[in-house]
Amino acid sequence: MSLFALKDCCLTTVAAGLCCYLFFKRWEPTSPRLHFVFLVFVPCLLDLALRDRFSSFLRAALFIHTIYLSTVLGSVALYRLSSYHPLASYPGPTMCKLTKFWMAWMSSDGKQHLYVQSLHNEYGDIVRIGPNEVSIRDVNAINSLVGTAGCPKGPHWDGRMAEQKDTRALIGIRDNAEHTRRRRPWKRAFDTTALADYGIIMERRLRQLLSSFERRKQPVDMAERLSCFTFDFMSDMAFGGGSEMIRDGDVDNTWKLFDSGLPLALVLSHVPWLGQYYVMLPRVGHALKKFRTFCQDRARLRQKEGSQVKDLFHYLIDEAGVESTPPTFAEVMADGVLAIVAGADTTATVLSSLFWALSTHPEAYHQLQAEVDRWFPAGSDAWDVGRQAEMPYLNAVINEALRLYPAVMGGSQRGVVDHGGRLVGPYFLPEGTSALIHFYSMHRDPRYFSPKPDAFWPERWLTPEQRSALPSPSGAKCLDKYGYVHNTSAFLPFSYGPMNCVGKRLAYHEMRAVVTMLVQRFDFRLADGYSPDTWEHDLKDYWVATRGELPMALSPRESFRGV
Ligand code: HEM
Repeated sequence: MSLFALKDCCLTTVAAGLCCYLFFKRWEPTSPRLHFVFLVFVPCLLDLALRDRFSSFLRAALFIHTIYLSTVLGSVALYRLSSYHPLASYPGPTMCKLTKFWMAWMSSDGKQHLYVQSLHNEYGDIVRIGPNEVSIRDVNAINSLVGTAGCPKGPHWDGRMAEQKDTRALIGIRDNAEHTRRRRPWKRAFDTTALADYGIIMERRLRQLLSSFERRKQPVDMAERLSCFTFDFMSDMAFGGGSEMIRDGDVDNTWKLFDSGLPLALVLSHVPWLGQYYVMLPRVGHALKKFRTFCQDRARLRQKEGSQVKDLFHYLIDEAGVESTPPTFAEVMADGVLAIVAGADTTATVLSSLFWALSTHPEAYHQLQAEVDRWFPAGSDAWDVGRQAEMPYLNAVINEALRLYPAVMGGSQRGVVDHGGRLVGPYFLPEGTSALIHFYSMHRDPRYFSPKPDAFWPERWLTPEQRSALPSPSGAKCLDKYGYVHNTSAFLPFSYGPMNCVGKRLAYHEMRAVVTMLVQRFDFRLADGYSPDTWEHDLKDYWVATRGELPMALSPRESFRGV
């Protein structure tokens, strides 16, 4: 081929590649069909059109495909790294600026929370963690990003929920108006009256959990037991029962199946367009489908048989008929599954971390035990959610566990949709940017919580009066002597604003009840041979945190022996 012909071919292919790049930049198509057209069909057409300039078809294909795809990828890379990119002024690692596959790769070991925290420590309060995404560690940005007039949910849900094509669960709804409509029954389901009704369901499951501990002579895996409890409780709430994990254990491997899908869900949330390909794979989401079928059967049964108590299902399906547009069965199903996924796993993780922290901080454990004994003396019934809400040390322990080990460590992504962009605190974010407040980094930032931001120290949540009233206020004394920082605006384990965790109040009720009743009745410690560092090592951030085993030895306290 002459030099002229080669140049000619090159220019034509580069021009076609540039057109493809501009199309992708402007429209950002996620459809596999369009991907096929622009990344496979067009270069093949070029092969055919220009093949007579090459000695063989194979040479033509190799040459044209290489130039075409290099042009597309090179243009993308150059633009993302250039000073013309709208996020060019925000710092971050080059690989993060280039592609979201980098974050997917860096997060695959479950240590995303530590990686993003290290980026904040290196680059500051705003870091570019993707070509069009930033992570923020600054209280001033919270309100404008996730507050009342904040941004809608971000595109990571498109990947995470790719298989929910027609009806999405509440948490992944990106349209603000639709989100508000779908959240209405949830809000009613967690108001004060409704919460009071759930006491019967919770108490039954909690007593069942306690008696399962009484029967065991060997160390128990506390994380597994708590998961079974939260799962059974949320199944009762969402579908009127159907799960007996406290009694039988996780015989169907539901947790393991679920947790095994989380790393892939994380990749899909980093690269949402991959979701379109993922759903085309055979046997994809098998575990989830199995779980959905279980929920569907339960929901039908619950609907047919009704219930003596007003559970979550009662509100989700609008049994009282208060909604002008009643929810569809598909919506109720999607939200029922969400209730179990969002409500069980999260609470179990925080509770397990809390018991681990108490076991490794004997002083805090003794303070809590002393408080529980004061409020509920030996032999008395500690089932009193009203009084538990007033116990200062109990609430301090729960908040401290939520601060250090939030079940959603990475924050909840939002998408900037305002034409012309928006000011998020002191940062200008252009339209099309995704942003999150990184909870884990904020919760451990010494500007918001100090001294010892990384230490489990419940005393920081008490007022000076409450601290001095502690039976042994040793560690707490230095807080009041040397001063401390405790900025609760930077405490966001349940997120913030109109799309925050709608189950927050239920979660607190549940955590208070479990901790009080367990501490009242049992002495517990880490099982022999279990290294305390294992817990943090096994804690993984796959958007919702997953946990390892927590072997603990429990023995009934003196006053409860034989009760
Ligand atoms: C310690 C326990 C829990 C933690 C740390 C937690 C945390 C969170 C977080 C961070 C979000 C994301 C909010 C956002 O996008 O801004 C969320 C959403 C949600 N949580 Fe929880 N959660 C917990 C327990 C529960 C419980 C018990 C339920 C009861 C069913 C629940 C139901 C939900 C629902 C339905 C959403 C979606 C809210 C929406 O998009 O409007 N969560 N949760």
